[in-house]
Order: sequence, then structure tokens, then C-alpha cells
Amino acid sequence: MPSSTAHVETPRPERYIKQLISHMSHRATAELADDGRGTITFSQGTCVLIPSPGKLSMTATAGDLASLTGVQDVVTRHLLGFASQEELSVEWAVSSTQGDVRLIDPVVGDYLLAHCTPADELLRELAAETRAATGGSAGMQVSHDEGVLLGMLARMTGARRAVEIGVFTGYSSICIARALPADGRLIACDISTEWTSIARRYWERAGVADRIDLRIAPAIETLRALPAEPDIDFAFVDADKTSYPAYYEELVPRMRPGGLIVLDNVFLGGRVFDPAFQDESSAAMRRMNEIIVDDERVDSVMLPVRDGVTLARRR
Ligand SMILES: C[S@@+](CC[C@H](N)C(=O)[O-])C[C@H]1O[C@@H](n2cnc3c(N)ncnc32)[C@H](O)[C@@H]1O
Repeated sequence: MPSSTAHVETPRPERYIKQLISHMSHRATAELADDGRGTITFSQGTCVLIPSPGKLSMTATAGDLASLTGVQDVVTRHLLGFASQEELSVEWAVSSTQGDVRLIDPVVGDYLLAHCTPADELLRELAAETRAATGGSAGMQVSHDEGVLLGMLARMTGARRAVEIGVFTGYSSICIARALPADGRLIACDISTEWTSIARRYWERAGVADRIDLRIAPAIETLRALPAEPDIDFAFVDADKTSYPAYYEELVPRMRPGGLIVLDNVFLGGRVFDPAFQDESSAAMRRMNEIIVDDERVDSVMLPVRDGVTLARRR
């Protein structure tokens, strides 16, 4: 479905949203949320209005480009009418994302998979069993190239103490645990005994079960119960997206200087780029990405690996 966005600089975004909502409610469904956002649903499409300091962001969505232009035009015309005292510049840009960014062309993705250290027999079996046993949920498993990256990063950090949030059937935990020394420890957090029962079997077979301490509980509880000292060398976050900011805040003070936090899915299938997505997960992931960028405790970089991976290294 085509969509477009306009970011309009103005000191009065809330006021214009209220005026647009009030006026449009006579001819369309127009709603104002408690947080100041407005949504107008016309017969040919929708416009979401989002206020932020000094800016009004508008996202129009419609079934086809002609209807999209119709939505843009009616909102622009009324906005300019309400803003007679200031000169607003309203430039609509058709979104190329439509909420589902294919950052990596499948051909490139296959090439990347074929050009990293190959999965051994055990990891291939685990991937196959995960597909057979968990069906549609199997897509949650890290891809093999990301698993290699995790192992390499854990090794390069010289990690002894590691934490994983989001175990599933254990692929990423095997990649991390294999990178730890024999006396290393991976605290692995999940809430599913069913999925982690598969992980446990493969940890045994991989010879890393004695390095992995599985904690079945909401990960935030496990993290809060960890010692407050900064003794974690490596952390991988790959669980419920709305909790990412809370996980990060518990992890950062516990990371030793030079310790690395790796966060998966920071693009959230492209939804972080598109303001039309205002669901809880998209909002939390956008907040997470902003928090890290502004956080003076870490150096960070975002990598276009699969669904986006952020590396945050404790200073
Ligand atoms: C994307 S999967 C993890 C995939 C895993 N890293 C792998 O490579 O196979 C997310 C996991 O997070 C777990 N999870 C969801 N909410 C959680 C929570 N509040 N605390 C701990 N784990 C949670 C789910 O049970 C699921 O196994």
C-alpha cells in the first residue's frame, strides 16, 4: 500500500493537529489521542499526524497513488489554511519502505550465507529440527551468518561472562558459548521451557551445556537479580522488543569497560523507518535506537546485517 510522509517545521504542531482533527471530524473519522497524535480516516485513505518539538510529521496511506495524492492534498490544503500567520513548507515524500524494507536482496543474502564459515552438522540439524518442531516460529532463529558474527564478536571481546536474552532453540547461544573459554559462563534468559528443551539437548551435544546457565523467567527479573558490578563481557539481546530499553538500562551498568552489547532486530522489519507504524514495538525500538545514540556510556554502531544489529561498547 503506498504511503508518503511530510515533516513540517512549525512551533505549533499540537495546535494544527487539533484544528485539523476538529475540522475533519465533520467529513471523515478523525481522532485525537491522549499523546497529541491525530488520525484522520477518509474514504480513500488515512493520515496520521504526529507532533514533536518544532515539527509536525504527517504520514498518508492509501490503496493507490491517486488516492494517496487525494489524501495529501486535502490535508495540506487545510493545514495551510489554518496556518495563515506562518509560512509552512509541506513536502510529501512517497515512502519506499511501506513497512517492509528488504535491505538485503535475497541474492545477496544467499551469497553472504555462502561466504561465511559454514554451519557444522550440529547447527544444521538444530536449524532443521527447529523448522520441523516450531513451524512459523522458526524464523526467530538467528541466521547462520549472524551466528558466526556473534561468535566472532564474543571471541574478539575475550568474553568470559556473557548474557543472552532470548534463547529460543539455542542457535545463538551455541555460537556464543563456543566462543567462551572452558570456564566461561553464559547466562541464558528465556520464558519458554518448551523451546529451550530443544536448546538444552543441543547444548549437551555441542559440549557447551556446562557453560550455560539457563534462567527461565522474564528476562528483566533475571537481569535485575544479577550482581550490580560491571563484570559482563558480552550480551546479546534478541527477545520481546518492547522491553529492549529496559534490558539495555539493566545491562549497561553491568558491562565491564570494553564489554559489548549486541542488539538484534533494530530495524524491526523496516517499521522503525516509517512513522506510520506507531505500535508499541516500533515505538520501543525507535526509542531504543535514540537512547543508544545519545548514551555517553557507550560507543555504538548500527550494522545492516539481516534485520539490523547494533553494537554498543561500554566506554
Ligand atoms: C527471537 S527469539 C530468540 C532467538 C534466538 N536468539 C536464536 O538464535 O534462536 C525470542 C525468544 O525470546 C523469548 N522471550 C520473549 N519474551 C521474553 C521475556 N520477557 N523474557 C525472556 N525471554 C523472552 C521467547 O520465548 C523466544 O524464545
